[in-house]
Amino acid sequence: MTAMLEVADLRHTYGSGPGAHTAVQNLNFTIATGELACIVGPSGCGKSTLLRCIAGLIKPSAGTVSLHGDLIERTPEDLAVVFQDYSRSLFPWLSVRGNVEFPLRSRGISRSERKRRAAEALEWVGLSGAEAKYPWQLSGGMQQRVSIARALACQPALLLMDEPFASVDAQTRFELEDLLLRVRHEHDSTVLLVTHDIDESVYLGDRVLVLSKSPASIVADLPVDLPAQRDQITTRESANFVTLRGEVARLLHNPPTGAADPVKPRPTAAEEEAAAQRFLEAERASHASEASTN
Ligand SMILES: Nc1ncnc2c1ncn2[C@@H]1O[C@H](COP(=O)(O)OP(=O)(O)OP(=O)(O)O)[C@@H](O)[C@H]1O
Repeated sequence: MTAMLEVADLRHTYGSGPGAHTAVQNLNFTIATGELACIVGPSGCGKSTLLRCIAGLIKPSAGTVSLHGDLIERTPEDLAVVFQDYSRSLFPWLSVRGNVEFPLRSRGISRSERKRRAAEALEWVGLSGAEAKYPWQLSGGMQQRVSIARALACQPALLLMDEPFASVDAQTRFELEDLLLRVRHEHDSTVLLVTHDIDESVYLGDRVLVLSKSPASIVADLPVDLPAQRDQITTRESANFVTLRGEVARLLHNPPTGAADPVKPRPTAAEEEAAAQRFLEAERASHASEASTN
């Protein structure tokens, strides 16, 4: 597979002087054409900053991002982004079809072609009957399907997704995860998805990149050794899935310290498993409290 995206020695610092804050540093990775890579990291570690640099929305302080060999300096036309907050990313005064067609307008695409592409993308996400509705007439999950259709209608070489399913209920989240897997297989899409949900990163990814706390750098790049066809129940129950999620949880909770701490005794397998369980429980509790305050 050829590299679609290359991130080299990326660093981004917000502000300057004593108040400066380095959000990401020493980031190096590539994403191959047709790959679905998930980035998982602790809250506030710099995941969105990384995506914004890749999308050309902010200029990194150092390093480069290239899409099929071309340096990204502004948002490339063949890159689309799906954000977490669908309610703010859709225009309430435009119909579902109008929202999906919107980014195509500035690309010189004819009216009939815009209409055709919007109808096709809405069919892919199961919303053919909702073209004339307005976002506020739809459920949260349906609104996020519209956002996904809008991104797909642009026929992006690379689809960036920033916590795309974090604002919907658990059942809808599972449905949207499976929708993404179906669509990416049908269209050989290349996807980079950021999440703070360990299980989601393993369920969706061909690869999971684990980030450290801020300033984020990559602590592990794990291939996901699961069959391409995933299933919400059997995949999550499989031994490989359980092992991988434990590994990601351990890396997040107890990242390798490298040469800086060479004498630290390695915890036993039982201690590591207990630490991973505590981390998963704390993460679930924090999601439950986030959900109850939303
Ligand atoms: N515009 C900004 N100016 C200054 N600091 C910023 C700015 N945006 C983000 N930061 C800081 O950079 C760090 C990384 O933020 P970022 O939003 O990239 O993290 P994140 O991993 O996406 O967070 P979350 O998991 O909460 O979505 C945080 O400490 C944040 O406070």
